[in-house]
Amino acid sequence: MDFNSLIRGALPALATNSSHEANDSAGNGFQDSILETLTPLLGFQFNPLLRLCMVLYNTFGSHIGIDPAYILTAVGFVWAANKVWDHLYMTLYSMSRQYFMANVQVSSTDDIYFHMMKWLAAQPNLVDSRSLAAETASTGAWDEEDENELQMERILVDGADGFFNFSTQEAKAAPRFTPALGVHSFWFRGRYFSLHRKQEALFDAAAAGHGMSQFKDKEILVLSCFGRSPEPIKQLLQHAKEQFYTDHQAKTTVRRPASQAMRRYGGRHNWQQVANRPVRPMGTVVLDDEQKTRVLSDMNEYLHPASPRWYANRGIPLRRGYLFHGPPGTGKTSLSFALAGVFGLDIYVISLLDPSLTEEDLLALFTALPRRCVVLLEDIDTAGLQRAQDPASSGSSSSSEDAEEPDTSNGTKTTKKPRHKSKKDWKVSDLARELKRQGGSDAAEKKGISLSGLLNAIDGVASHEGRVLIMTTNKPEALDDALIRPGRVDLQVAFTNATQGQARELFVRMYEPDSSSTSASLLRPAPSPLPPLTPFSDPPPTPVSTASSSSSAPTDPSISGATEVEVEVDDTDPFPHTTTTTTTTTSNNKPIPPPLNLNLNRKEKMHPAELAHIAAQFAAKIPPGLFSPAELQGFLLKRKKAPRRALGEVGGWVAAMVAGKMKGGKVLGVQ
Ligand SMILES: Nc1ncnc2c1ncn2[C@@H]1O[C@H](COP(=O)(O)OP(=O)(O)OP(=O)(O)O)[C@@H](O)[C@H]1O
Repeated sequence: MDFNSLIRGALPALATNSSHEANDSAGNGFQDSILETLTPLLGFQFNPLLRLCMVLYNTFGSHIGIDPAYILTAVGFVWAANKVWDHLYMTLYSMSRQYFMANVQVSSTDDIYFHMMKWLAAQPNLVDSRSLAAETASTGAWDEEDENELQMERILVDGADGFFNFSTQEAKAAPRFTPALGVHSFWFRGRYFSLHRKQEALFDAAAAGHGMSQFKDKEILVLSCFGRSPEPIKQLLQHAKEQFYTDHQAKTTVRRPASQAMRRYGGRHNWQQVANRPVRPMGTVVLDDEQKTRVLSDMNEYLHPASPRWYANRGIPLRRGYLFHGPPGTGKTSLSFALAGVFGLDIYVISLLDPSLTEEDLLALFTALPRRCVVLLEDIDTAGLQRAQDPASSGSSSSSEDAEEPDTSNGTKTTKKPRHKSKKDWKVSDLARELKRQGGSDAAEKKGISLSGLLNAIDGVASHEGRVLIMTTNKPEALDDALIRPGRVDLQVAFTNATQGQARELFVRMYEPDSSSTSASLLRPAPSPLPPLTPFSDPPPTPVSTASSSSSAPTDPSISGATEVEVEVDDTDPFPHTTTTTTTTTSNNKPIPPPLNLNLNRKEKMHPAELAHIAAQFAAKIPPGLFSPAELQGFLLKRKKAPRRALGEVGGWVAAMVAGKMKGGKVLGVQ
């Protein structure tokens, strides 16, 4: 269809007919001429439709007394004026932005983008704008929740207090709204800002090799303000960043190596945040005071702002390594987190067992660390780090395998002389063994990290300086000497199973008043137990009292004068060792399950002095050095609000656990 001929044909007809069309009672001449013009263009099948339009056109025109052509012309004019205004506005906007405004671009590949988006999402005037993008807001385990609302969701069981039910939580979580793609404006500190959010497709050549899409979307925020100085925008970005990290000092951010696909982009893409948890107060880690003070002051000295110069002047690499060793569940990881909390550092956790991790990756990960941070290599003994093997020696080991093949023909185990088999002598079992051996060595190669690879990453010439490295292990004797030589490990901290003093301290910590019930105190950073910093001074002469480890004191100074503790009182039996369940049966002998114990016990206040007394009694029943703090914590957690019950049941628990440990069984007979 030729649009020009349509215009040329239809408009003259409209013009000639419109003047007398209102008087044309039949209107046939006008309609016919329109139809004659349009039918060849549109086709005969549209004739009935055209006739209908003509009738409506005439009826509408005669009804309002205005020629509809004028209305159409007016609508067209408004539309064109709008288009011209849009164009003019964009031209003026881009000209004013270019000549009269300062601009700052923020790319979505940078952290500032996330700071800015979080700030924008909290601006009421922007969130009330008409053009928004909705996003699912993710919540972490430590984000605040409305406790009252959760209480409403409790399911009643047998008409009594019930279980929490979170099935509707996801549905109730409000989405997050941010300004949509396009141009927006807002005011900040009395100044007008313009925000242009736009999207660009980036060609990613490296992605092609990994079978991924070659294009990826990248967003750009262009922030503008009037004036030739970008200073107000810098202040805005700084403000957004500060807002983003408002509660950061009360949180410890945990990062792990990003996925292999992300690591390709290098730099900060090597690491991904996996958690942002409240700081672990140092007082919650039950450890010998002297050890705690030693590691705290050592790390404090190392992290002193004057340290880099001091180390550089003496040609010493700016690195500090710690080895935390001891049985499982004795607080090695806990202390690492508490230390990160005290110094406000992020934790970077690397698992050397990650099969996707190569030595080059490890090097890149260490290179991408921030200036100050804690790197945690957990259970380093299980990583199977080996010195690179001499191929000759590995070959000899396989021949020695042959050599040690027992000769059982005469019933005695003698060692045969080494014998080289020709290929003809090979049996199926030999082949299987050989394949297994090759498979095993392949697997070892794939696992990727050798001891030299790790040493190179942690203190090779290209490795990062400034970090604190903490390695934890259950078996220090299994570690290679090279890994723990001074310079790589500067301080060793031994962890042991709980002493009676530590058992008492754990007990008190479990039942002391919950100061963290208010979120403010939960988020308060742990006070550093160190005295004011003196650079490169000797360690403080007197150990700082972070927690008392003495078991003889009948009362705990940390809780004297504290508010009373709310504890549960089991009315039926003050010290029940086992839970007796009476089984009721129905008429058809089907057992009716016993009613659930949903913490319906009566609550009462306990004086701190009494709690301290019970704690001392509890500790006296714990054999020193037999149970890890984690085991004791597990026992107490099951009697979370019932210290008297814990005291009553601990004797039976200790006896059952000792018997279990002697048998070496893994299944607990008592909990
Ligand atoms: N010394 C301690 N003080 C306070 N809590 C402790 C202590 N030791 C262990 N716990 C508790 O036991 C649990 C396990 O502790 P953690 O992970 O720190 O032990 P670990 O020594 O690192 O264990 P593993 O060697 O198995 O990694 C944690 O919940 C922690 O709170």
